[in-house]
Amino acid sequence: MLTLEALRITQGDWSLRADLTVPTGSRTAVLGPSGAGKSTLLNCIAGFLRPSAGRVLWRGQDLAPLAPGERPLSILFQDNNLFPHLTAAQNVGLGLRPDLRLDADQQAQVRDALARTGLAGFEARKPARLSGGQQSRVALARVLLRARPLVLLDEPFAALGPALKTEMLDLVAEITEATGATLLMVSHDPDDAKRIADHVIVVADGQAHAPRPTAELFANPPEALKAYLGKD
Ligand SMILES: Nc1ncnc2c1ncn2[C@@H]1O[C@H](COP(=O)(O)OP(=O)(O)OP(=O)(O)O)[C@@H](O)[C@H]1O
Repeated sequence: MLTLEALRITQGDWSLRADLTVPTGSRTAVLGPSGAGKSTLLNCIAGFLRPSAGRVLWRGQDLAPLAPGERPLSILFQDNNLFPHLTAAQNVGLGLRPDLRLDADQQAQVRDALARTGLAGFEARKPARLSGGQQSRVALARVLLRARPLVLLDEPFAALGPALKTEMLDLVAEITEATGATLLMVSHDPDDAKRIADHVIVVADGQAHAPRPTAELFANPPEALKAYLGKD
């Protein structure tokens, strides 16, 4: 369970509050208008940004003392998830050992993760020789291999076409289900939430609201979401 306890994030005269709990194993979408603070919230959970007040707790443990790499999570951004000078296998292998000194067993795990994301045979390719969808798969293979209990996605598929994006979302659902991970996924697209999220956090008006079941939220959207969806 991820708990944001009386959290406050401040950047200049802008600030965001959050006081909520994300259930373990849930797939939660983070929706809200541009500039509302969705990315900032994820960056704070990941440890790239310190809160000005409150705490981020994972299973009751305060994450504040842990550097980003020590936190029990993986994060994917829209860009720059892969190192261009490394092969697909090396990019995935980084999830196990940053110095890439993998033993035979670990190399087999890398191959297995690539195979599970449909990339068997692509181990030696560098990102420039992979399509956008294949690059996303490499990044997801690394998430799969790291098997961290919390996965944070900040619109990693925004640049992909609709069919490919749907395929990636389904792969994310499959991977989080296989590893039992809790997912927090920032998106601009309500359909992404409807496709794979069981809960939605609405970020608007300086606040990240407590997660609500997806179907219930869209059946009866709060004012902030109505404005965002462009409905009456
Ligand atoms: N260094 C900074 N100083 C002051 N304000 C900042 C700084 N960095 C970001 N902000 C503000 O923080 C707010 C939240 O930005 P953030 O990128 O988290 O929003 P978002 O909801 O992810 O937006 P988008 O959907 O457009 O990506 C914005 O209003 C932005 O102007």
